[in-house]
Parts: sequence; C-alpha cells; structure tokens
Amino acid sequence: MRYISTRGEAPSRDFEGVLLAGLAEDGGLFVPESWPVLTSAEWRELRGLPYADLAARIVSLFTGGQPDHATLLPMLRRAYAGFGHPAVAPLVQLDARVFALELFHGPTLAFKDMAMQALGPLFDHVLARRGERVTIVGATSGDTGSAAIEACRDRAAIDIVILHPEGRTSLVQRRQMTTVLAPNVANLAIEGSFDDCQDLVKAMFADAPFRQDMHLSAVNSINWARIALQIPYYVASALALGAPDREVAFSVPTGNFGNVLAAWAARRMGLPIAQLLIGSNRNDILARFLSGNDMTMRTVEPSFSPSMDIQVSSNFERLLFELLGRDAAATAETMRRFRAEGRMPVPDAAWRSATQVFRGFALDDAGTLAEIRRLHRQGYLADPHTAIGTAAAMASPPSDPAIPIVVAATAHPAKFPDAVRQATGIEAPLPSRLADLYERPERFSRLPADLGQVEAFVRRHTLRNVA
Ligand SMILES: Cc1ncc(COP(=O)(O)O)c(C=O)c1O
Ligand SMILES: N[C@@H](CCOP(=O)(O)O)C(=O)O
Repeated sequence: MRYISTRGEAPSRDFEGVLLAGLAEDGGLFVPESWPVLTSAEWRELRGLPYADLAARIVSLFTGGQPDHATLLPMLRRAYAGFGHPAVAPLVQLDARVFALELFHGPTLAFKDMAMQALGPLFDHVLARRGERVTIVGATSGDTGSAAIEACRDRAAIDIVILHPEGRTSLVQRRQMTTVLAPNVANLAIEGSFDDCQDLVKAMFADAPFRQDMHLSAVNSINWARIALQIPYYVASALALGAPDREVAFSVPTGNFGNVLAAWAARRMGLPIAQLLIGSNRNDILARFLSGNDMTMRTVEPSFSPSMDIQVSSNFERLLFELLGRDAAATAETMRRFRAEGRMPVPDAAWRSATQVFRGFALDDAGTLAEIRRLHRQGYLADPHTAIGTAAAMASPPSDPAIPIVVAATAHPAKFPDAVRQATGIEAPLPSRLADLYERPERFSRLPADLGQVEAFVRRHTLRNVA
C-alpha cells in the first residue's frame, strides 16, 4: 500500500512513512494510491467482532503489512481496553430511526481518543523499530489537543507541542491539556483562531530545514493514520444496523472534515452508506458549499460548539482530490486559489457529485441549545456538537424511511458544561478521575500567531528534552 500527495509533488510513501511525515512536503495530504474495496461477503465476515478486532482488520488494509495484523491486534486491544464502555463505541437508539454512536468513552471524553489511543502506541512501535524520535506539533480547537497529549505523554521518543486558540476552548478542554505536566508535553495559547493555529502548524511543515531538524510529525487529521483509525467505528455501527444488506446514513458534526472523511472512506470501500449529513455551527462554510457551491472564507466566529469553530477544513482537500478525478495539479491550483482569493473555485460537475453524497446543515447557538433541550426531554443528554448532528439528522433525513441515521456523538456533555446547563439546567458531572480538574496546576505559554516565535518555542522544548 503506497500513499500519494493530493498535490502530486511529493514522493510517495508507505504507511509508516506517512505516519511519521504527517503532511506531504508539497503541502498536500497523503491519500491511498488505490482504495481497498470489500465485497458483501467480506463485510459480513466482520459482523460481531469485538471493536478492537474489527479495527485491527480494517486498519491493516491500509498498512501494507507494516505493521502487520498480528502486531496491530494486541496494540489495539490494549488501546481500547481502558475505554469506559465495554462496546468501546456503543450505539444508543434515540428514536425509531436515529441512533447516537457514542465516541466519547475514551480518557479525554471526545471522539479523538478513538484514534489517538491507538496512535500513541503506533508511534512508539515505529519509532522504536527505527531508533528515531519525533516532535509532534498539533493545532486544536479543544479536543484533539487533550486526546493527543493523553496519548503521547511520557513517551520517551516523542515531544509534543499543542497550539490552541487562547480563550476559545471550553475551560474543561483547556485544563485537560494544560494540567498535564509531563516533561515531553508543552501547550501554547495562540492569540488567534483555530485556523491561525492550524496555519502555523502547516507553516512549520513547509519550513523544510526546521521540519528536518525537529523531525516534525503530526497528530491532526492531516495525518492519514488518524483517518485510518476513524474508519472502523463507521464500519462497526453500519454492520450492527444490518449493513451490507441494508443502507445506513451518518450525520457528523464537522469542523476539520476528518471525521466525515473517514465515513466517506468507508463508503468508498464499499460500505453501503446512502448519505452523509454534515452539521456545522455558525461557521457554515461547508453548508454554504453544499447548498450553493459557495466555499467562501469568513472570519471564524466563536460558538457554543467551539471544536467546530473552523473555516479551513483541512481534510476537504482529500475529498476535493477525489472530486477532481484525482487530478493533483488541479487540486494544488484550487487550493492555491482558495488561500489567495478566499474562495474555492470548485467546478460545477465536481460540486454536483459531492451533493449526491453529502448534505450540509448549519445551526446557530440558540438552535443548538433548543436541540440539547429537545434531546434532554427525550431522556438523552447531548453535548452541543452532538446536538448539531442530531438536528441535521432531523432536518435532512434520507428520503427512504427504512434507512437508519447514525449521529456521531463526538463529545461527552461534561466537556461543555456551560451550554448544557443553559439548555437544561443540568450539571453534567465529570468522571471521578477528572473530578479535581479545576484544582490542578496549569502550565502553558502564550504567543502571538507568529511563526518565528512559535518555531523558537518548539525548538527550545525539543532541545530541552533531548539534552
Ligand atoms: C466534539 C467535536 N465534534 C466535532 C468535531 C469536528 O470533527 P472534524 O474536525 O473531524 O470535522 C470536533 C473537532 O474535530 C470535535 O472535537
Ligand atoms: N476540532 C478539532 C480540530 C482539529 O481537528 P483534527 O481532527 O484535524 O485534529 C479539535 O478538537 O482540535
């Protein structure tokens, strides 16, 4: 299995190479050179497997034997053993047709743990075999950061620096990151938005000497390994609801487009997914694109679903590459114009083919609170991101009523206590292991969104740990 860049100007790599590289040298994202496609019989064979076993089967389709299934299986069994639910990612029925796929039973209470808990040991395995170490730089709007820090803390071959937008995460999200005092972990509060943080990360990767010196790697969903590890829960939930003998739809609260891209990948692999609903908050660039081919950047606005306060959805580039018939030059030019002009010129035919699979939906803060309240009256306590997913499912269900809709429940309500309290009057308690989160000492530094200063910080952090 080889991986190529969506921009066509970087050398192809194997899975391990892609894991360590994160972003391609030409600024593009790695995608499989060809997609594995399973037959109905092969999908059926996966039914009933424990989650970790199913994940090992799916992920090994993307590793090309390095690491092989025999290595992945115990690694993933250990990774998911600590989850707070025996099913790892349970399906909860919300009404006759809508299900919540709870992806928040990992240590940091968001769907990011589903991939990160496996990614930490995967990095260790590959780095130990090669005798190498890496410095991971990551951007977070709140959840990736804590999951990545939890997965990488105290690992001897990894230094990690996470950039978050100052004052734009929930307090729980911030403290989950900044109270981890492990020496290999550093947090930077950046004066700016998540998009500024993500741009800084990409700029560090584009600085070739810095990238090489620091052995930079990534844990954001620009790293293909993240996507590969997010595909299995779509497979598991679809199989549980009758696939491959029944179609299903997914509704995914979306920001950086990594989670819904994993669902799209499962569909590309032959899983019968009728429709993908994309839920956005007031940062509705994806909804505007799907309704009228208008991918115009606006300023990022803070919302009650801060993890989706994003305008530049990195993984959209992977979809764009497919929509453009895998034409890397056209993808590179489209991305260049998006950054230069603030509007992505997607050809009409490509846009139309996107709208056959995806539907967009946007909800403002008042609507989000109303949806949390509606769900609560029905006996389900949802976080604001999940509520946008359920609202999307109610607003644009597939026309065939026999198709169930699975909503990705991406975070535990306790991560967003203010919105949940405003909507329901309920205090969603943190699990006991996080009960003293507000008392723990914090450590983080503040910087403007300035590449030179951020690089100097990353260099100091790494050198201190290597010395
Ligand atoms: C709770 C939550 N929901 C939804 C999203 C959006 O997911 P994605 O960025 O993969 O589109 C995020 C951030 O990634 C998140 O943390
Ligand atoms: N919502 C995310 C943003 C980064 O997403 P990623 O999936 O690309 O890591 C967050 O919580 O940080």
